[in-house]
Amino acid sequence: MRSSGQVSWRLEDHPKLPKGKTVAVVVLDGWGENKPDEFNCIHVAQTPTMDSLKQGAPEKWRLIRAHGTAVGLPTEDDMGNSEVGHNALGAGRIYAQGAKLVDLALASGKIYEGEGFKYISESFEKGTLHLIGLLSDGGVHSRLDQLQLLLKGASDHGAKRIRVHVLTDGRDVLDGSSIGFVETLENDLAKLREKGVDAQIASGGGRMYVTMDRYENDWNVVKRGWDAQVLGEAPHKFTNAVEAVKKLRENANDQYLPPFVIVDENKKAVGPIVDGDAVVTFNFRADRMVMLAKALEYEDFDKFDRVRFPKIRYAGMLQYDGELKLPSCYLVSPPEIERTSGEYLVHNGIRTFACSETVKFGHVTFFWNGNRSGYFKPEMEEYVEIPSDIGITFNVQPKMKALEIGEKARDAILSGKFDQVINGLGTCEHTK
Ligand SMILES: O=C(O)[C@@H](CO)OP(=O)(O)O
Repeated sequence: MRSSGQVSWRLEDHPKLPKGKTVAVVVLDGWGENKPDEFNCIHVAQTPTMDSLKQGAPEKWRLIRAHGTAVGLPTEDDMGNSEVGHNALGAGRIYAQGAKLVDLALASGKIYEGEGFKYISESFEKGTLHLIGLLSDGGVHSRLDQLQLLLKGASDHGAKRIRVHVLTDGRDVLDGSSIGFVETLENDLAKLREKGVDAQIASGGGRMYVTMDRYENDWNVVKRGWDAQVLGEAPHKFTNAVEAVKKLRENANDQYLPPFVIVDENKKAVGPIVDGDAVVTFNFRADRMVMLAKALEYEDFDKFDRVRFPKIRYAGMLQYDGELKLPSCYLVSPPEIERTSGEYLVHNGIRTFACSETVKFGHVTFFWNGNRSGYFKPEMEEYVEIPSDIGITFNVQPKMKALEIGEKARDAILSGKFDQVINGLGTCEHTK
């Protein structure tokens, strides 16, 4: 709501909802309504609490769309995910999301005219361009077709030596699909080589074990990636990435492949990141790139021993954290999500409590507040993070921290100190 160029933060009273009662917002990641058949695990499961809520007040039961254009994704076929869902719920409005903004920038060629691309292209003459990101067509964190366009565009704009550091998926797409994605990428890189570009895959690993941790749950994950991508060191060495993925899949699924590096005939890593190189993290989604962005960008950094901190030109596909302005260079401007519900509430004296466990914590704070870390007004908000389990995969422990989060929410409601209590539960997502 704006008046004469200025934002008016005033909220009108709700016509029906009584004042003075606490509102509970419970986000069930992975819960949804779909065709009621035997393949629908939510339909098949015993769900007494949800059933009683639905049957207890059918006139108040509403369904909301959490995928496709309803949450700012490019097409109706795009599946929803936590970033876009929490962004849309927290803002109460639909914004064109990262995936779409990158599509537009690539289609129009504007990506190559921006400051971010100009900055990295200064390294093309003497250095290598490294592209690091999730290799799949899942469309949640990144998309293969965007990487393909970027590879072509970068070489057309002068990149002579390119190294790709792949993270295999198997979470937003079928397990085992990584082999096909790596084969596709290898074909693209072979075509670039025919055109005289020295282009190769340099390293890899599974997204959940290498690089793509989030909310600082486990820095070892980022360190494993750093060692392979920057230092060119990993426990597994191969001369060919397809062979690497096939071999490592014998003992792990796509999400958890151990790190590997590609070496030449002299067993030397083909693509460590060194002084003078350019690096682009090509994921558009923020949460699982912020930690690597910190390691690549921050001079002062104590989360793990980087051994070397190369002087590089680094750009994110997008800026991942609007508050930290991280990374400072990026290829595409992120959606400017402003005037989120949290900001309105603090302006109206409404107190919020938000709680989740580490791996979902930023969903109900950072994503909810429009990809901003921190509080709007600390005296009116309390954010509680319950440490997630480390070293155990959630399919083995799907209840995650649901009980602890529930207890905190109960205490917050009973304390009478809050008007809104937001909780994020990841449990349903991991029972899939
Ligand atoms: O784990 C994640 O990163 C995504 C799936 O890629 O899940 P969610 O959107 O629920 O966070």
